[in-house]
Amino acid sequence: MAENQESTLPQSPPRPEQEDPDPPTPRSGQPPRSTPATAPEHRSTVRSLLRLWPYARVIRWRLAASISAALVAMLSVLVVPLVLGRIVDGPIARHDLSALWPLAGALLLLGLVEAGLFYTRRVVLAGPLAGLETAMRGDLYAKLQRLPVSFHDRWASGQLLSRATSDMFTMRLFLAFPLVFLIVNSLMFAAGTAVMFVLDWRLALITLLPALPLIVLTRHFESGYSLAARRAQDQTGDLATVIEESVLGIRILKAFGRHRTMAERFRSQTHELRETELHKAGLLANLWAVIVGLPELALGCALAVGAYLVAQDELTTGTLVAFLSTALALRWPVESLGWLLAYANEAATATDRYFEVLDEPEDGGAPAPAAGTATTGTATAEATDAGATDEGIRLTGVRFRYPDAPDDTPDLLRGIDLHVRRGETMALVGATGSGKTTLTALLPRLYEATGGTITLDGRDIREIPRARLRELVSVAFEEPTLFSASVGENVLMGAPDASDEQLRRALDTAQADFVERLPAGTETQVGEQGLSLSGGQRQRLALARAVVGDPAFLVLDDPLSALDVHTEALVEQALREVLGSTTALVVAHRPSTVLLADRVAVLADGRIAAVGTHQELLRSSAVYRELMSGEAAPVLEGSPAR
Ligand SMILES: Nc1ncnc2c1ncn2[C@@H]1O[C@H](COP(=O)(O)OP(=O)(O)OP(=O)(O)O)[C@@H](O)[C@H]1O
Repeated sequence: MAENQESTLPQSPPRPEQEDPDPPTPRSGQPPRSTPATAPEHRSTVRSLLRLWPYARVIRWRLAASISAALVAMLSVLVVPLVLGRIVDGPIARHDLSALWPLAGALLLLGLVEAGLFYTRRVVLAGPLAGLETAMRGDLYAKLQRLPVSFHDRWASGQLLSRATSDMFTMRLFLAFPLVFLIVNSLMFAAGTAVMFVLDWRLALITLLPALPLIVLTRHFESGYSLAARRAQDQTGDLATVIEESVLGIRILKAFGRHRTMAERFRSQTHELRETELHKAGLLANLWAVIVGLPELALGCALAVGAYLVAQDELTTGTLVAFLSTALALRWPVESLGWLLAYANEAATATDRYFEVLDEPEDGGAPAPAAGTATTGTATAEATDAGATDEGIRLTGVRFRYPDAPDDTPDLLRGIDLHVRRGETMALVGATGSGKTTLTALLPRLYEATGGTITLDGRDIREIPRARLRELVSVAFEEPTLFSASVGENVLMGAPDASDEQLRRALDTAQADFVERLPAGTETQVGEQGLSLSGGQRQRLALARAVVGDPAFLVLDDPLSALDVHTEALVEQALREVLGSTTALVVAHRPSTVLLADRVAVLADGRIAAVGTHQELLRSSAVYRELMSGEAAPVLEGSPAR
C-alpha cells in the first residue's frame, strides 16, 4: 500500500462532539486554522514571491518570451508619439499631404505589430501556466497525503481547500499577467522617461515630480494591503470550512433544527469577509485616486509650461505633441501600478499560505529508536518480513500525549506495556476516553508515540518504511469512512492487488451479503462518504477493507458496534477464522466482542492495568467486572485518563 494510506485506511479517532446537536465552534482562530503562520508584517512580498521560482523556472523561457513580446508591443506604443510629432511638424506644418501616407502607414503597422505581439504573449504562456498550476496542486495534494494525522487534526479542511483552489488560481494569474506587466511597465516607464528627457528635460522634470510622493505612498499601501489580503484569504478558508461542515452535517443540522444557528454563523463570516474586502477596496481606491490624480496634475502643468515654451519659440509644436503623447502613453504603466502591486500582494499571501503547508514536517517528529533497545537494531531489522522472530506485537513503556493537550494534563498513555503473541487476538477494553482508539492508532503510526517502543515481530515500527508498515497493519475504525467510489474500490483500498476471490472472501467475512442486492453489486457507487449506505453496511465494508489483504497484524476498533445482534453473531463467527491466522488487537466495548479474543487487556489510568482471559479477569479485576457488567463503569470522556 502506498504512503498515502493515512487518508484511505483509518479515520481520525471519533470525537465526542461528532453527534453534538450544537454545531461545533469552528476551529478557526486556533493557530494554523485561520491565523497566518508567518505574520504578514514581517514578510517581504518579493521574498515570498521568489519561492515560486522552482516552479516558474520550468517555464522560464516561455515567461521570458511572453515578457519580451509584451515589452516590444509596449515600446511600439512609445514610437507612436514620435511618428505623430513628425506628422505635425512635417506634412501638417508644410501642408504636404504626399509625405503623410508613409507616416500614416507606419502608424498602422505599429498598431498591427502591437496587436500581434499581445496575442503571442498570451498564447505563449497559457499552456505552460496551466501545467504549472497542475504541478503545484499535485504537490500540495501529495503533501497532504503524506502529512501525519496530527497535522489534519490541527488544520481546518476549508483552509486546505482554499489553498488548493483560490490560492492556486491567484498564483497562476500573477505569473500570467501582473508579473509580466510589473516588469514590462517598469521598463516602459524607464524608456518613456528617457524619451521625455530627450524631447525636453524641463517638461520631463515637471512630469516626474509626483514620483517621490507616489513611492512613499505605495510603500505605505503595501504594508496595509498585505495584512488585509492575508485576512481575506484566511477568512475565505474559514468560510469554506463552514460550508463544508454544513453540507456534510446537513442531517444533524436538520434533525436538531440547528440550520438557523449554522446560517447565522455563515452570515457572520461572510459579513466579516465582506468588511475585509471593502477595506481592501478602500485602500486600493485611495491609492488609485492619488496615482491617477497626481500625474494628471503634473501633466497639466507640463502642458501649460510647454505651451508657453512654444509661444516663446523655445519648443516646436511637434515636439510638444510628441512629449504630451509620450506622457499620455505612460499613463497606463503608472495607473496600473496600483492594482499590479495589490495583485502582487495577494499572490505573495497565497504563496505564503501554500508553502505553510508544504513546509510542514512530514514525520510528525518521531523520536529515533532508543539506542540499545533490545528489540531494535540491525540484528532484527528484517525480522518482520523474514519472520526470524516470533514476537507478535510488543509495546514497551509506550507514552503518548496529543500535541494540543493542555499543559497541566498528564500524558494520555503513561507507560503501556503489552505483548500480543503472534497469532493471538487480544481484546483491549477500557472506559470511554481512556485512550483505546489512540493506542490502536499508534501501531500503523497514524500518530507517533511520544515515548517507548512498539515492535512487530521484533522490529521497531519506526524502522519499517511507512508504506510497508501499513501493508502489515490493517485497521478498521469504529467510524467507517468510505469514499465516493464503487463498493469494490472501497474494499480494495485495503489491498489494491487483491484478487476477485479475496474480495469475495472479505465481503463474506464481514457478512456484507447486502452487496449482492445492490443495483450493480460490487460496482455500485456508494456516493460521497458512502452516505447512500446504512451505518451497519458501511461498517461491514470497512471491516472487509481491513481483512481483504490477509494482513499480518489486524487492528479493529470496536468494528461491530453498528450491527444488530444477529448480524454481529454472524460476523463474529466469520471473523474467528480470520483472527486465527493473524495477530490482532481488538478494541471491545461488549462482552460479545471480547469473547472473540484469546486474552483481554484492561486500559486504565494510561496504563495496562490487567491482562488475562475473560474468565480470569472477571475473577481478578474489579475494573474489568465493572466495564463488562456496565454497572458504575468509570467514564473519562473528554479528559485524559487519571
Ligand atoms: N485528535 C485529538 N486531539 C486531541 N485530543 C484527542 C484527539 N483524539 C482524541 N483525543 C482525546 O484523547 C482522549 C482519548 O480518546 P480515545 O478516542 O483514544 O478514547 P477511547 O478510549 O477510544 O474512547 P471511546 O471508548 O469513547 O471510543 C479523549 O479525552 C479525547 O478527547
